[in-house]
Amino acid sequence: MANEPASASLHSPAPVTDRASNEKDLNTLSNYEAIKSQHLRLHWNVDFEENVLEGWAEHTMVVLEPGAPASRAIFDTSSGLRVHKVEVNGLEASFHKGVSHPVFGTPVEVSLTTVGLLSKGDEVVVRLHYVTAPTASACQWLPPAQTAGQKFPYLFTQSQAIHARSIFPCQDTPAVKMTYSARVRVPHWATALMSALRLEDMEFMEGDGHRMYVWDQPVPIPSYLVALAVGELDSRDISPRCRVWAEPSVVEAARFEFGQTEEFLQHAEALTFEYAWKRYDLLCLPPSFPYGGMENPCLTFATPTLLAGDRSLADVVAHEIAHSWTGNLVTNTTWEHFYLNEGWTMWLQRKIMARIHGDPLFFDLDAEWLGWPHLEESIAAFKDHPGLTALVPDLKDVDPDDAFSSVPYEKGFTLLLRLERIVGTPAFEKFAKHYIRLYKYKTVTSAQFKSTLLEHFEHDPRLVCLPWDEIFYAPGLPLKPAYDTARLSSPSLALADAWYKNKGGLEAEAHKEFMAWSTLQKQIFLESLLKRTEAEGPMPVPVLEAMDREYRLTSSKNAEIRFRWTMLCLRAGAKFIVANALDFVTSQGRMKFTRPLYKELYKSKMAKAVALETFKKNAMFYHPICRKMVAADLGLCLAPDGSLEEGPTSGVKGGAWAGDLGARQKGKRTWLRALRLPREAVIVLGLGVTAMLVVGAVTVVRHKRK
Ligand SMILES: CC/C=C\C/C=C\C[C@@H](O)/C=C/C=C/C=C\[C@@H](O)CCCC(=O)O
Ligand SMILES: [Zn+2]
Repeated sequence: MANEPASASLHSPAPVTDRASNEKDLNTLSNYEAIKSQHLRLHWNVDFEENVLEGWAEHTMVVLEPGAPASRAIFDTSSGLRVHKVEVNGLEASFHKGVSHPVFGTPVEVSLTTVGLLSKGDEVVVRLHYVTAPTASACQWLPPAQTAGQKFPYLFTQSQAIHARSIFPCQDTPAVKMTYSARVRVPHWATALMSALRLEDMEFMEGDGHRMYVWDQPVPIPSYLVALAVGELDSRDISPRCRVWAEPSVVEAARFEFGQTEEFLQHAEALTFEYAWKRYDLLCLPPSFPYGGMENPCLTFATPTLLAGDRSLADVVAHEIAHSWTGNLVTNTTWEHFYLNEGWTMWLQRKIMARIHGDPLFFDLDAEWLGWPHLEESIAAFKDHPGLTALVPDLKDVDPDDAFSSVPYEKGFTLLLRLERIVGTPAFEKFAKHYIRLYKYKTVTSAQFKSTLLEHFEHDPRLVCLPWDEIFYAPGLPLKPAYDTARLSSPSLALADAWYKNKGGLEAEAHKEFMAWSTLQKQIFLESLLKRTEAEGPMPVPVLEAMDREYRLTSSKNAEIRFRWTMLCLRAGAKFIVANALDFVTSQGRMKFTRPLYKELYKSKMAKAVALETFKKNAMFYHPICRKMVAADLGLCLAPDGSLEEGPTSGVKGGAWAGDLGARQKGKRTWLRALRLPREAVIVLGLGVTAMLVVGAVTVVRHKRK
């Protein structure tokens, strides 16, 4: 389709245009614009006794701005990471901690004055010796009981967006891309994996029963893509460049589930160009991994909730593969442009999956039934923070974890689809290749994306005339694109309608049909019921019970089906689902499922208390990011030591309150904008008013004394 719907503009209020800030990363405290890391060397000892990483990070840096700005190098650190010695060009150098920020951590400032006056282009090597804290927000240290094997502990990291600073001092911004190498010392029983190429010929066993692993990542990447996993692991090759890793008892299931990986890769290459990272391995993590997948280069991290036994949830792998181009080669310059990572990746993922299904309409089907409802939910969930529903949100003082939602994924996708429909599919697919080639190894902002698009299409008036400010900055839902899904979705919708109207009495044939459906068709069936529930009210519990008798949904092993079914039942107040919901939230910690389920349990009269109790009891099962988010969702206060307290989140405890702070800051800025006063003017005004009040009070006191 090459035509643009006439009314396809965003039906939202006037956009914010004072966004000069959005080229600069506001989520880092580093001085990356003055001096920038080009190569990182990591030496780590993985200490499972203390749950810490101990060693050094060495940055080879290049001066961008000569003079005072580059007389020091400022690194991000967080979560109690403790630097104890710094060397600059091999000589011990002075350093100090800067002022801590409640969300962005503690900057560590290293003096570079010992190397004399630095000019633009000069190189300097800064090595920081440090130890992480056991509570480092990127790390989950699992005791043996939380692993499948139950015998050894396990460590994995998750650094997106700004958690890398908890495991190594760095310029923790996607604006800085660097190559990296690492030497990681682990106990003899453990395998270490990293987001890099493993140099097996350089690995060795130490006399004291430790093993040293050596890694190299020759493609420049941002800090958030540095990843580590250590555990008792086994592997299976699935093609010359793809290998699946998991705990030994899980590895066969993972090999089967991810068996199409090579095929996905080849479709992705056909849509873009040759895969740049040499290896594409997959690590299936323990159940507390907080995301579906994480696109760590050379080694995607994946949740075991994808192990449905029938490859039906492997679209997440297509997604992570797509990131090998969009996100990892071409990276958003700051988190405000995150949709350039995720919107493009959704677009590529859906193109790959449509090719796998051999039917282009699967692109529309996935977008309409899995993408769009998710976008609607995210926008509704952010009703008190509409700014976070803009394609390019303002993240000043905002924790990116608090801003995370489907918006960059699905609103970003919708924009790309809109552009594709204007210029036509062949031309847009050609543009995609051009754009990725142009920005590979670099980072990109929305302004660059727009100008590249307009240049490529020779300033086609249909593109030039788009309301770009609105597209980037207006909150809320974009106009829903027209999708061609009737043929593929109608059986699911018809059956859902019959159940919703009820009300039992369905032909046995209809039920047989359901049992034979694909996971996607079942998901559409349940999505449609969820939608009806929202618009027209919940389904009667006896009808849900009847449905469960026919389709055995409560015992479904497919996490996507189980999730939608559990939500449907919770919204109906069905008591029979509570135990199953609690089992779901305590057996895995993927936030996509865990957060909405806890929220729904907490919202319901029947399960509020048990939701709180279950979360408190199981808090340490979750990855720190998930723990922080669920705690905030349930109105609990999470202290830096991991303890939980009831009551509203407060600005003095750290962790969960970051979102509140973000919201407070946002409120303030909106207020300033409404008055159209610069921040400085408000500060002066505030001081003036305070001074007047003080003078007034003193006068009153004096008057009274007289
Ligand atoms: C506008 C938002 C700004 C910044 C957000 C950036 C990162 C947010 C941070 O919370 C990390 C996100 C990591 C996501 C990893 C994988 C997702 O694709 C998983 C999606 C959900 C799932 O399938 O479980
Ligand atoms: Zn993604």
